[in-house]
Amino acid sequence: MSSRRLLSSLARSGTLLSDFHFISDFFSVSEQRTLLSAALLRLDAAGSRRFQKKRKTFIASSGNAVGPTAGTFLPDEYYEFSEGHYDGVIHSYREMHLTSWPILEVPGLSPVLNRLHSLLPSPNIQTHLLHLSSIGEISPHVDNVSASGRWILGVSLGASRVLRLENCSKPEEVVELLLPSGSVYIQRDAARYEYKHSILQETQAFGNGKVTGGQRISIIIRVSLFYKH
Ligand SMILES: O=C(O)CCC(=O)C(=O)O
Ligand SMILES: [Fe+2]
Repeated sequence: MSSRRLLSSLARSGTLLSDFHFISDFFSVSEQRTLLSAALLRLDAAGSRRFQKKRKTFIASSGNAVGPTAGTFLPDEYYEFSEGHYDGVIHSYREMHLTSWPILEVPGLSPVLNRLHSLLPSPNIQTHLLHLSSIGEISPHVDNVSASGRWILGVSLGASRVLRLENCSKPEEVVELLLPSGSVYIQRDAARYEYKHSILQETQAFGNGKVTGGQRISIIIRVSLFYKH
């Protein structure tokens, strides 16, 4: 515990440990709303008809002030979150592999994506959307080394959550970092292969306070395995 390093929510942008880069405020509030709209639109379309109907009724009754168009989440019960398997890494979530962004449906999305893509260390990427429920969490893991290459970029949208990095061979070496909406992290090389990462549940203590819970969507971009750079 003594060598535990806790970084406050005010952690500056920059390199926190070798090969881990963090920008706490990369996207403006309006850019966050645009990305959240696009992500919700895609995730909602991939969900079941029954829940699509349920959401439609709720959104209509709220005067369209919530949901994808407004760039806000609906309450948890309007999403079909999967519990995950007992030994699985992710709990209470929905996710999808994204093959294309809804450029035509979401006004102003293109320039926001251009800014996002300007951060990518190399081309040849695969994009995932991951929506955690208010009680969703991700247990410590190293991303499958036979499924993607040497860097992983994560954009956080919605509720702030704590990212925990733990050195695989020195478990006492831990870094915890609050990921606010609009922040971006990149883990590459040592940070990608030699540290387990996890996203804690909403009520975990952070510093002297508690992190407010809530739903979070992350846009996870990985480089393809066969892109050598
Ligand atoms: O949501 C995040 O920031 C991390 C997601 C993650 O670790 C994964 O999908 O493998
Ligand atoms: Fe991961």
